[in-house]
Amino acid sequence: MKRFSGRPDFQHDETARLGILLTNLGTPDEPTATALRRYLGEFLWDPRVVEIPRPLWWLILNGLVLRTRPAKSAEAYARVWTDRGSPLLYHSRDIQTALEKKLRSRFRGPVEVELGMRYGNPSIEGALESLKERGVRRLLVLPLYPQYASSTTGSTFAKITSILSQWRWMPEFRMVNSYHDDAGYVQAVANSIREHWYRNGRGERLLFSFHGIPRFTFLAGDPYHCYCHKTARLVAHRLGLKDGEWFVTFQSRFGKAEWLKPYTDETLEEWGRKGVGDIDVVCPGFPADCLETIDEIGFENAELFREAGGGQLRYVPALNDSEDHIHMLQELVLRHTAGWPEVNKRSVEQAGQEAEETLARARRLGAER
Ligand SMILES: C=CC1=C(C)c2cc3[nH]c(cc4nc(cc5[nH]c(cc1n2)c(C)c5CCC(=O)O)C(CCC(=O)O)=C4C)c(C)c3C=C
Ligand SMILES: [Fe+2]
Ligand SMILES: [Fe+2]
Repeated sequence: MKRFSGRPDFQHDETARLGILLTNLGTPDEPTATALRRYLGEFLWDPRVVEIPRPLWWLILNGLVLRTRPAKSAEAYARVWTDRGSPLLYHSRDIQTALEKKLRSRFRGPVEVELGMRYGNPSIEGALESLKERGVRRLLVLPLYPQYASSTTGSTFAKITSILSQWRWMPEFRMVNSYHDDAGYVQAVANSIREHWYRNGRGERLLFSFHGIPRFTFLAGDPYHCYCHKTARLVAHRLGLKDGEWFVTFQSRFGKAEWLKPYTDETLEEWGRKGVGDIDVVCPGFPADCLETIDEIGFENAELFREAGGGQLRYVPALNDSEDHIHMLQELVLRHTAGWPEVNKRSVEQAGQEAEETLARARRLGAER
């Protein structure tokens, strides 16, 4: 723990604020091999991400992986890089900005929303420090992972608690564990698919593609596989889909071990060979578009499918900073901060205005259908 350095480690309660820490995986600072070596070095050294005993993994990681992968990955990142930098980062920032605006108009007490990345920048340490400086005494951590996995949500919890455990005055602290079956989230994903169909026409099949995890971690009790299936089932049900109209696969394998099956790429090749026409692909495990959706699904797998004989692969964009997404996140925050004094001190006028907004939303959605 830090010793006294001339500046006390606390704020008075009269100025106490509610803080929301949004977290995401993280992304390199630049699409270069050097930046990727740094990013992948931190990411892949996390014992919750690669569960190979340390001395052996150190040799493989430094002797092999970090010599070859950074350059290859940098090429992929360069394909998706924009003026605003990495898509994962700027979409996460947009979500942060929109959610803060929404929560500030909803709560009467002050609320601060920060963004921290599990690996790379902006760091979780920096985000927590910044919230502390602004007087946050009650903290809700909301990882942008709808489906809990040990390698993502679990690792975020480990990081945050290890930092907070060094603080003299820890904030009151809660963390969202998983929202894979949250009604608002399911509805937001279903709406985004409907909107996509409305704009682009409807494909022969709808594929739900989730990021994979090693199969042995599922066998050891990680709920991720079941949570992905539950999300897909609830969304398909909401869309009124029948068996044979929707499928679940897992993408983004890493390393030599077996991962969750069926694999997205193998499935698409098989569908292509069988002459399946146009299809829609949605990735509800990614609330923000990133390398794995834009490049892996939108470019690589679309090409794979076409070259195998399939039709067009049409990717349904992530929820990003869409109104439905921000609304759903706000409701999630409200539920998980229930009972905290900064929350829900709404005036009658505010409540009335919100009711009108909800009605307008419902009308708009109704009109779109
Ligand atoms: C959606 C949840 C995610 C899970 C579960 C997950 C597990 C997991 N990932 C790796 C290895 C890599 N993932 C990479 C990129 C990446 N992964 C996720 C999300 C999950 N990963 C996202 C959002 C991204 C994109 C980041 C971006 O900057 O856009 C990469 C880096 C890219 C590359 O070099 O291919 C690696 C490596 C493992 C080993 C793992 C579970 C054990
Ligand atoms: Fe990943
Ligand atoms: Fe990938």
